[in-house]
Amino acid sequence: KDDSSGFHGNERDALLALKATFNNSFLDSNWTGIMCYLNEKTYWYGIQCFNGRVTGIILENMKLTGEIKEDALVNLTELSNISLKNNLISGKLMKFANNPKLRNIDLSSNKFHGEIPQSLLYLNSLEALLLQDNNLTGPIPGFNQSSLKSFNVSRNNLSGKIPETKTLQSFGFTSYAGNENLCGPPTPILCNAKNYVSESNSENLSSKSNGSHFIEILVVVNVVVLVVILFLFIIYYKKYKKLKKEMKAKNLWPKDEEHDSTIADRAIEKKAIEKRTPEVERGKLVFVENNQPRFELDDLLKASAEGLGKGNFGNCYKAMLEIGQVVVVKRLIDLKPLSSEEFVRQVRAIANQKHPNLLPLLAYYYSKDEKLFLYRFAAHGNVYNRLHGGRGTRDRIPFRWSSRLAVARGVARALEHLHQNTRSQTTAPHGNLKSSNVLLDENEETLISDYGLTSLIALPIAAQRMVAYKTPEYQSHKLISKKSDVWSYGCLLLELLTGRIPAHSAPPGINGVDLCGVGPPRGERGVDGGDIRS
Ligand SMILES: Nc1ncnc2c1ncn2[C@@H]1O[C@H](COP(=O)(O)OP(=O)(O)OP(=O)(O)O)[C@@H](O)[C@H]1O
Repeated sequence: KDDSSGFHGNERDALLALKATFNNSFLDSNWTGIMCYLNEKTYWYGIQCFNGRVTGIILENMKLTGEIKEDALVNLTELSNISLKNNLISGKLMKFANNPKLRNIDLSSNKFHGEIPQSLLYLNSLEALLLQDNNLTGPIPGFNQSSLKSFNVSRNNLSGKIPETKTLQSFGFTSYAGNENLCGPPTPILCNAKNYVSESNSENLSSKSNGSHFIEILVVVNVVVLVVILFLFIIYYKKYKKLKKEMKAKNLWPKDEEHDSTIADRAIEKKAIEKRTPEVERGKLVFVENNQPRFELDDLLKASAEGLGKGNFGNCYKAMLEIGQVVVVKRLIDLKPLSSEEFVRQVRAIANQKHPNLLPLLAYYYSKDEKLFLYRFAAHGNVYNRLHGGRGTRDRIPFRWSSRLAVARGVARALEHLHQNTRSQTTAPHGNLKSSNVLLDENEETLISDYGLTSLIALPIAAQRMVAYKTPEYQSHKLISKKSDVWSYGCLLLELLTGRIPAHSAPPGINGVDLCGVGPPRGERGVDGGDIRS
């Protein structure tokens, strides 16, 4: 079924089998067509591809159910990331013998049962294995991959002695906590006959009895040592009390207030350190817009959310907070590898751009695994939908010339502001100007969004997906400048004037026309048919 021309049928079948398992209406409607073809971007939610091969499955927090098959991943031989965390998936853990490139596995917070498969021991690139909060049983296999940097099997029903490999011993107790029958370091539980025998179930009976004999001796020795330590401690404490009494009598013992003041000093010092530590490092929402209600990440997680759509750089959600505020949350993916300081510097530059026609950034969140932007919600949606939505149906809202002109004026003003406030000649201050990034608020005011992302997005991704990289200058000379935005603005004007969809900024699955002279049309004609250049 594999086709060397770039489409891998058996990988698609594997994903379709997963889709059937999860029986999730969103995936049912989203996972259709070809999941990845050569180097084209995939539109299957949560699927990552490279060279037409599936390299990642990221389906988190989706309430997915169903019993996953053990051989679910055998045909996905290029898989390097899988995260199904925080769902309700059951079944045994999958066999990983055919996935030698796996680097990150996160199956935490599900209902997986059975043993941790030995096939995981042969994944030589494995960096993260997160299996916490499941119903896994049996012993922990002897992981010894030096690549493994993140490991968690806490809150399962695992049993037996934790193998004494360098890798497993390098993780702290929290990686193992909540498994009553695990023993040995780094847990504080000594292995006794009960839990040790349960680990060595597979060994033969005679070695079992020898082993338990040895352990009985070990337990006795440990108990004796503990009793001796306790005895010594009692003696020490009695002597300490006696000395304290004598010194107090001679006025040599420091006053209790001094002791209290050191505690108070430490509390003050801790607060001062907290103040000095930037909020990004403490995993908090950082508000960049004054004059608006503050809330915490927890409030955001509790808010009811509605997907607005999948953009080129992550998904957008509308979140309705309990305090009544509505915000848009954009999850950013495919970012440049920036340090937290660089990220904050770039975000501050974006936030400092203030203009009535720019959608304001309200807040951001930065952590190692998650970067979020919070924006004001624009109630009347985007200009792409106003121009092209519901065409030929009764649902179409007419988009009057006066409104189109107001949009053209608003975008021009916002763009002028961005350009005047950007010194660099080799960047496009907006970078991704297109009708889906022009929004209308509840008063039909024009607000442009997604400006300044060129400074954050990794270049190869930006070059594939951003409008500034579709310009004739970039195609011929790999040049980006303020003029790239001017070209994008010209295309937007043509789109407003003709009602045609430009091919270079058409959303996934829609064929546009070559409205701006960048080359032959990408596919079929525009929604109205015909070639605008003629
Ligand atoms: N603040 C907002 N208010 C209302 N709708 C929004 C807001 N921000 C984004 N949207 C809508 O959410 C959807 C997804 O937006 P997003 O910016 O992620 O993708 P896009 O604009 O389609 O593509 P790109 O990622 O290239 O900008 C779009 O329909 C967009 O118009």
